[in-house]
Amino acid sequence: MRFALVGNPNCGKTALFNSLTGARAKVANYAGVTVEKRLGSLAGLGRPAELIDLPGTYSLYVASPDEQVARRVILGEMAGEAAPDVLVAVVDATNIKLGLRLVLELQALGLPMILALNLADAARSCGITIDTAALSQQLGMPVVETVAVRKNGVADLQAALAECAANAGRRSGQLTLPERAEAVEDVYARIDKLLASCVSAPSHAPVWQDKLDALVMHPVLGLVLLATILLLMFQAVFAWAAPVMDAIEGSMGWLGESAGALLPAGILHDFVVDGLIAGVGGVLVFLPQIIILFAFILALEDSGYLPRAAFLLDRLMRGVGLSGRSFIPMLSSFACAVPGIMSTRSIADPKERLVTILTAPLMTCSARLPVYAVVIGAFVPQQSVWGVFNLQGLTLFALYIAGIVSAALVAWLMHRREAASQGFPLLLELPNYRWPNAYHFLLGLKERAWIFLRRVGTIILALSIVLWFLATFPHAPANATLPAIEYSFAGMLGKAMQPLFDPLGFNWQMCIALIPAMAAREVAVSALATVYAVGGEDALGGALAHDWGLPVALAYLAWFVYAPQCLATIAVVRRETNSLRATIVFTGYLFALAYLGALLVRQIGALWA
Ligand SMILES: Nc1nc2c(ncn2[C@@H]2O[C@H](COP(=O)(O)OP(=O)(O)OP(=O)(O)O)[C@@H](O)[C@H]2O)c(=O)[nH]1
Ligand SMILES: [Mg+2]
Repeated sequence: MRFALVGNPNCGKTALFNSLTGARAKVANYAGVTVEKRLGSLAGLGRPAELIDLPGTYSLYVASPDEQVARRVILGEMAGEAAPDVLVAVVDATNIKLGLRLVLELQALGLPMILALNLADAARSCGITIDTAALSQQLGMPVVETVAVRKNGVADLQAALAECAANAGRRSGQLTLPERAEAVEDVYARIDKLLASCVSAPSHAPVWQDKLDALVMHPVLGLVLLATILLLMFQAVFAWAAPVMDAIEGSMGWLGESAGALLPAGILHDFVVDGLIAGVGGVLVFLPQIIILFAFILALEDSGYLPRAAFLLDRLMRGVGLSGRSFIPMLSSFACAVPGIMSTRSIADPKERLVTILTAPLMTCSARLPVYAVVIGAFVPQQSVWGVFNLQGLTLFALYIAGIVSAALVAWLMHRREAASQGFPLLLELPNYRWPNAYHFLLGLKERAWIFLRRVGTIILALSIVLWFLATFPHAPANATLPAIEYSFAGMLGKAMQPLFDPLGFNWQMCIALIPAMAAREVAVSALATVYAVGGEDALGGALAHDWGLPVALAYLAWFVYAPQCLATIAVVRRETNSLRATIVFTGYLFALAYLGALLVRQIGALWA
């Protein structure tokens, strides 16, 4: 049997899905988190059953790509898939009126339905009371209250599903969406009547939320607040992480030494100490910074602040041909461009969506953080500015800003070329403010830490091994005068690339590091550690400071701000745009920008110095 969760955006479908199936799909407090359908299996119903989580939708008569996914699954239009057997309509109990409109549309399809009034805890604390028995009777379907994020909060729903599984039959084939039978006003009149008899609610939302909104969305103070939050975030990344990073680095050093002492001198010794431990440890040490970054992102995601920031930036973004709708994809790209690009599916306007896809990867993803951190650590003194900021945090902030400003400029240029239609005003539902749920917050952090560790254990480990081999073989001849690496494959490769990068001031060591960074940017750090034959972040910093000079270091940073150094992103651009031309334009313009940006920085820096 197939059950499908259907409802408005942000009503807690995915939270319900997670607690019913034990999955860990992404949940956050803004509309448009889920953009693809997801399947899970439902246990304890007495027969095999499957639950489908869908993107949120306001209506079946709709346009944006993620809403179309929902509609096509509900109607059974997906290839090889029948319509679901039962619809579980999810309604935000603090906003029943909006939710019921979709429920009535769904009801016209004639499938068996269950209504879950989710966020029942939030409704209660707003003083909303709902007569579920009366509502159930008037709608002619089971109605249960749920609190998706609380233990046992879905027990009633589970029972209703089991009862439905015992009675409802399996169906096959497609459904057809009936013509819209009523005018919207008539639908709302019907809903108002329904609500009058079943729901009592205080006439006003809590006042403190309005007061907070007046500050958060104030055209000037709101921007100041946003800038402060971001600055604080980057400060924290540097300031708070340092002690833990030192501890990790210390233990990696200890590990290297103990392993080194155990193994006899020779090729195996070098492989384990310089290849494995130094390569992996060089990236692992950034775990605390990544966790702090995500702590901020997760807390913001769950607070309800993000859509307000989107609203605040809408005017500014319109200036460059985007809108507040692009804000969430852009913001997700700070973690990783891949989910960021996927979340553009909630943008209905195809031109705006394309421009967002092509510019979102300019947002600084977390894989760039280690590269930035090493170079900043080597070249920027740890000095306080005006007593509050530290210069390293400010530099990191500036790099993030460079990405954002560049994205704005590029979007503006593309917009002029493509003449994006400016038809739709931004309609965005502002969710209630909510304290991040501690359990989910910690779970989310654990998840992110795990993703990073898995990356370290797989792709980064593999690249480190390959790199070590390239840097070790062939051995230097007996009468060698230069360091051994200069005779290796890696040395040859770096020297072959170097003429191309000479105008940017990159030496052959820097060129080598660019290659594995195509698969995972972080590996640039361990690659540099390998070619400079040093272990540990501090030692690497020392080597770079000795060898590069400030203009070249800044040029290298500029390269990493722009270069599309990530095959996964290029692949997802190809998939989401479904256009080879767009993918080539994407890759080409970013490499061009990277080259020009680094060239400019280097040349200006050289004049200065
Ligand atoms: N207090 C409370 N919060 C909830 C409940 N259900 C969900 N939430 C929170 O509501 C927000 C939205 O939850 P999601 O599960 O992402 O909502 P969704 O319907 O899947 O949203 P989209 O995928 O964007 O359509 C998150 O911040 C959840 O933590 C609930 O019953 N009580
Ligand atoms: Mg969801």
